[in-house]
Amino acid sequence: MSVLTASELRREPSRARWSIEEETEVGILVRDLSKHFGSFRAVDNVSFAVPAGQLVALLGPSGSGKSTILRIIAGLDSADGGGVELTGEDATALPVQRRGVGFVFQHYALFRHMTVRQNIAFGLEVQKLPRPDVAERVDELLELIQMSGYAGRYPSQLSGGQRQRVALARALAPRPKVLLLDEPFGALDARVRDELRSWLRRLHDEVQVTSLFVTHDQQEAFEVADQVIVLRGGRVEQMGPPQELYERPASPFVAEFLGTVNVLRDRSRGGVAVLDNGAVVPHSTTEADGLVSVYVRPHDLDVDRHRNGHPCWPGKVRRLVPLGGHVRLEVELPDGTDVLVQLGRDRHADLALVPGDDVFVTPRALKVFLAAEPTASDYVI
Ligand SMILES: Nc1ncnc2c1ncn2[C@@H]1O[C@H](COP(=O)(O)OP(=O)(O)OP(=O)(O)O)[C@@H](O)[C@H]1O
Repeated sequence: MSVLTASELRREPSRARWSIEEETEVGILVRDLSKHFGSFRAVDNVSFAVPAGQLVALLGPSGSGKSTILRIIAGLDSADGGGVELTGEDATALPVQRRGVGFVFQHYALFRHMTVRQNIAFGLEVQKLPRPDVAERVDELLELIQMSGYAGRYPSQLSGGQRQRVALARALAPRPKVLLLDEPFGALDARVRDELRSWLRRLHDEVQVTSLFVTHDQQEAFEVADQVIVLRGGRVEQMGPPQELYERPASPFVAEFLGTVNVLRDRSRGGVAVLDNGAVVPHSTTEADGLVSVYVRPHDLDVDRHRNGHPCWPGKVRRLVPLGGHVRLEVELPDGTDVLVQLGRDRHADLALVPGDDVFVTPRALKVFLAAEPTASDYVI
């Protein structure tokens, strides 16, 4: 499975579907989708494919176009250009009720005057299924969401997390071709969110319906999804399995959006990232003659009291913050830049550092981007 970079996608949007293997069945295919609100381009030539049976996250900051894309796939909004295929069929012109999509939205409330059972049965009754079949399917779903004892309750008698579980059962009841989830846990508190994430992942493994999950929370996307599509300003910035995006971000935006990262600007020139006692030459930027930025995750840095033979930066410990399983170290480099280092508890105990100590910071892995262009090259020490 290959990961497409933002520039590859911009050059050849049709290649988006090849981010999955060619023989893979496609659950959702979005092709060259565009949407304007007045002169504002909310969705700009977006293409991607969700393999059948996978759970894929659409991840991006507020306003990046996530909900608009989801609404267009659902048929709740129309695109200015491009198309949508659902399980191989062109759905671009189909009305919402004929698309076979189930959706769960953050504020897509349950029917207040209906019990849990009636809410889940709603879509099946619209389809005019025989009563015994409806009852059987509702029981099956109540069991799936582990709420068999709650069938007679009204939404006001449920917690927020339970309501969203019922909303999911209601969406799944008519056996949709695809499931669309728009920040379904957005209104819940952090602990319940956490529980529901792992619950949703387990549930998805069981029902395996092709699902697209909108979130602005990187942690949520990584915990839940098989693949992640990162959006920025209405465009796809990068897509691929979470670990690949994390380890090989295609642009500074992706690197910064996917977790804490130290950015050391202007420390390198002409494609040569210069460390204190060694020069690193990133292979794909050697031709370039310009400024680059070095990106290093806190857990990819180590510190030592002495030079250890590896390329390193000298620095001074400013602060130590114990964070349970690890310690966050703030180290000031000679030019005044602060870097964050994540140290394991044992390593921290060995070093016994205190603020003011002189240290040497060694990157185990780093990423170099040309300052002007999102071209990346890996360098692992
Ligand atoms: N009906 C509308 N009329 C005008 N502008 C709109 C409309 N719907 C969305 N937009 C704009 O389009 C852009 C994308 O909106 P969208 O809701 O898709 O973003 P999002 O990534 O889902 O954001 P959030 O995480 O905040 O929900 C935003 O700038 C938004 O203001």
